[in-house]
Amino acid sequence: MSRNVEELHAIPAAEEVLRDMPTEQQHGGVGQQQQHNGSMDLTGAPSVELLRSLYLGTTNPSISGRIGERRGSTSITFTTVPIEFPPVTRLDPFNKKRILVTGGAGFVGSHLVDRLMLMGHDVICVDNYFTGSKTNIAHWIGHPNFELIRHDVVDPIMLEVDQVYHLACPASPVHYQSNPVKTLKTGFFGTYNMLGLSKRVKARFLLASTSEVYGSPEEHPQREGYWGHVNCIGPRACYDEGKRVAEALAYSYARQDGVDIRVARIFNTFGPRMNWNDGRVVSNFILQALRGEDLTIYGDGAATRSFQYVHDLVDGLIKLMASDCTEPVNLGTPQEYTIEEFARLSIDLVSEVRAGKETTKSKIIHLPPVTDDPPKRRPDITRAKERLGWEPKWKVREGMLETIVYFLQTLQP
Ligand SMILES: O=C(O)[C@H]1O[C@H](OP(=O)(O)OP(=O)(O)OC[C@H]2O[C@@H](n3ccc(=O)[nH]c3=O)[C@H](O)[C@@H]2O)[C@H](O)[C@@H](O)[C@@H]1O
Repeated sequence: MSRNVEELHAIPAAEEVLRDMPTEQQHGGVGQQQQHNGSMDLTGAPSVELLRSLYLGTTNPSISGRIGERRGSTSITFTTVPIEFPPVTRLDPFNKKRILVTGGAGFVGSHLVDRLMLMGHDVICVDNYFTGSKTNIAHWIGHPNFELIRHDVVDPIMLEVDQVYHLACPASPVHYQSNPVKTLKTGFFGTYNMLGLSKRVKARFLLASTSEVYGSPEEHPQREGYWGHVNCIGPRACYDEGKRVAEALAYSYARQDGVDIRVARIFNTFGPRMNWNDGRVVSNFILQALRGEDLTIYGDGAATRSFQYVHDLVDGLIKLMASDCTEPVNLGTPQEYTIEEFARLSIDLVSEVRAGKETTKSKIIHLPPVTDDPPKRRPDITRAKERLGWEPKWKVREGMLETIVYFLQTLQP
């Protein structure tokens, strides 16, 4: 029988688990620069602790004061009067950009918003809240550099900005398959509208594309030069083909109208602020292990994925936007796990977080395979290394521990 959330109280406080987690000294700062003033360096690369305070709210009294106490209480309180906003870099007017992030209230988008805000830019967050949530960016509401607009990118919008990070689109198979026509409309019309906006105001445009453009790959690992192997009539086609047409649109606008484009092909990414009902393997396995439920592997568990932690991805997106690289760039972690290995790792890490309390009773069970599930996926990141000077810094284990702590906080009343 599954457990309810009250039983999760028997788990060490997040602070205890976080004590052993990486610091900026180990990571050289999330933005890979060394920190000097304890929270941010001169280029705006924030410390891990500062970022952590934005999604593990209880570690920072000023933030937890805004979003309410999450642990040990049955209520959550919000205030429109901030005690204090997180500190942002003071940028001179020549370096301060107006940046639009579509899907900015989503999992990846909200981490990107955090980073751009901390760097001192003006950020406009556009989201229709289909899979995003206002709570992901609640800590910025009211900040003079921040604007939040409820809008669906399928419809046009007029904004004046210098850069556009176009992330808006459901990314989990469960969500994007729940309304495939809408997913295709988002892929085409959403990208078309944001490219039109970029053309009108001469903004640099970055498309969040996906490893799914490679489909069920016949080349392994996947290089950007590989054209892919996609079933255009299968259940995943709405997303895969939606992103492929989005790329085609981006390159057509670049050729025809000179729009300054960047294209990131994002491989499996995980971290805090994933939806608890996301349906992707990381959140499923963590939640199942925390609740003592069996971990559900679709198929025989031999499929492989490479998992990157969200802070690494955000570093890559910001570096790509700042670069002169107009070719598509893979952003992902080359370390590959079978889903079976990843299930065992998830059980071990949840047990580690619960150390001294109770080991999870979860076992691994196999369910029927999913149609068109790619059997293997691993990025070749040579181009990102050479052109952006980027490679992932976070180990899967470190990111998983932090994500487990996040889910504990989210589930606890
Ligand atoms: O996480 C992501 O960023 C990616 O998630 C999905 O791609 P997919 O690799 O299918 O992601 P998952 O749903 O997490 O599945 C990974 C593997 O685990 C398996 N799985 C998933 C969930 C589960 O409970 N059990 C399980 O065995 C899936 O069948 C698949 O083989 C999206 O389609 C991608 O666009 C997105 O980039």
